[in-house]
Amino acid sequence: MAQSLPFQKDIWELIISQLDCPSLFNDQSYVNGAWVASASGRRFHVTGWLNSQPSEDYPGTGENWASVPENDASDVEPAVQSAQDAFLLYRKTTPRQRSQYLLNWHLLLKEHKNDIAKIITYETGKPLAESAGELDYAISSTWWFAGEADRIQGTYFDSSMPGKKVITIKQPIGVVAALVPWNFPVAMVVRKAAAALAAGCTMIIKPSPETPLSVLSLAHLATQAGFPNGCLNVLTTSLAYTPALSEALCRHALVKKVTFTGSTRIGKLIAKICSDSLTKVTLELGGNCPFVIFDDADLEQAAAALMNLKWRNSGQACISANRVYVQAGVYEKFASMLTELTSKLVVGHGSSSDSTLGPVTTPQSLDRISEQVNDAQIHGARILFGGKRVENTTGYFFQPTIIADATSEMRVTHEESFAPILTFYKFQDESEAIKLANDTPMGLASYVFTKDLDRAWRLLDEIEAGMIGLNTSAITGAESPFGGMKESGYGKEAGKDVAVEEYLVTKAASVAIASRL
Ligand SMILES: O=CCCC(=O)O
Repeated sequence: MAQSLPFQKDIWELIISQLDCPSLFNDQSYVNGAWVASASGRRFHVTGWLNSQPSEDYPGTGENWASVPENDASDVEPAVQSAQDAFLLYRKTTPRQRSQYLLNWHLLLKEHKNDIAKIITYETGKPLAESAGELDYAISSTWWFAGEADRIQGTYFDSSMPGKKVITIKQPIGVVAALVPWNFPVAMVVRKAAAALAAGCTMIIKPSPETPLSVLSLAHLATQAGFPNGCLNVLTTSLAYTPALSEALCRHALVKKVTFTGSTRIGKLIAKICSDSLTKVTLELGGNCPFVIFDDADLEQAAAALMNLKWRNSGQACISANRVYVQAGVYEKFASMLTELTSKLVVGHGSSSDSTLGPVTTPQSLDRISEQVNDAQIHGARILFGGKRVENTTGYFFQPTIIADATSEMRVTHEESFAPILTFYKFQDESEAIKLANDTPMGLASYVFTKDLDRAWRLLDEIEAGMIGLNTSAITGAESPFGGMKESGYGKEAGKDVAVEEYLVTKAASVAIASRL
């Protein structure tokens, strides 16, 4: 018997009333094309993540406003079985058919962009314009992988041995488990799911406890797009049951691939669990990304790029700039340019059209940010802007914060802040910049601003990161392989061939050809 939890009915009704298509808002898990409760009937609150400033116009007061099933390990078997049954049929569809489903899904996501964006904003607090941008980002993946589905090809070539040919056959790997984060709940799911579905795989998504509702809306639209039942399933659960449910998915014998986006700490745990059965894994992990500005850079260009990158989703992006290294000659000037631009940001809840910087999504983040800022001050940093929680609010707002004169002793240097904190470091020359930028176990993204062509080429060689922005911070796109090196993980999402390859197995067949004589 499904449990019903008290929630803010007025908030729920208000949200539903704001959607053009209220049926997008569902509060059950999605298995085999049906809305289902957890076997235990337990549910958990989607709560406290509305991050609002109390206001008459705006509903979010951190109250419970929805609940969804709290699945546990016992809910894994039926979901995996349905994904496996679907896989046995779906793997036989033609590439053109899969491409068509993806295009249909693309069009539906586009049509419902505003509604899904609203749900994301209510879940995370990010400004509506950013949520809409996330939808644009997500549908660049459906578009791209619709094309990729059509172009999965094996090869044929002569063997090194006489009288032999070799062919390679590409096949979908099987059922995929996707463990996804709350910071870009829709874009991260669609990037993974579109690649897997293009390859002919089926998927079970475990959304983050903060953002189940936006993910559920995607599954609903996938079925409308024509994907057969069981191709895309969503098992929701709470923070408390996330480890057990995730482990059961990773250990299930029919789950042939796990794709995870999240912290390095959890990524390592997943890799360990999957190593028992040698299940294939893609890991998109933490960043701690450097942003390096040389004396010869176009400072206006660098400042605009840094503003876009750093304050996007209140700094809660794995590719955000964590450590900003500025060459001594332009250090003070660049820091003042950024301070001036940052002072124009409007902090507020995402549902207000004036807001340009939203809250952080979890209360734990607030504690971490305050500790990092205090620690930096204790070690001699200057706070050029912000530095504190926003007062008189029930939401999780932190002032956009600029820290100058940071050093390697400070926590902000070694911990990914995942928060609206911008930290400046001074460097003298190119070799020092390279050393500092690479002085981290992480290797996700790096950004370099210089107009010296030779230096640019040297840095592309020397910087240890899976993605590099040269005179730009806009480094992501469905056509560009996304993924890190070092402890930022392995495997690629997006990009030609490489992303779909994560969901394929390659079989090689050697063929002996008898001579006619
Ligand atoms: O937070 C990680 C993903 C961010 C992005 O794809 O731009």
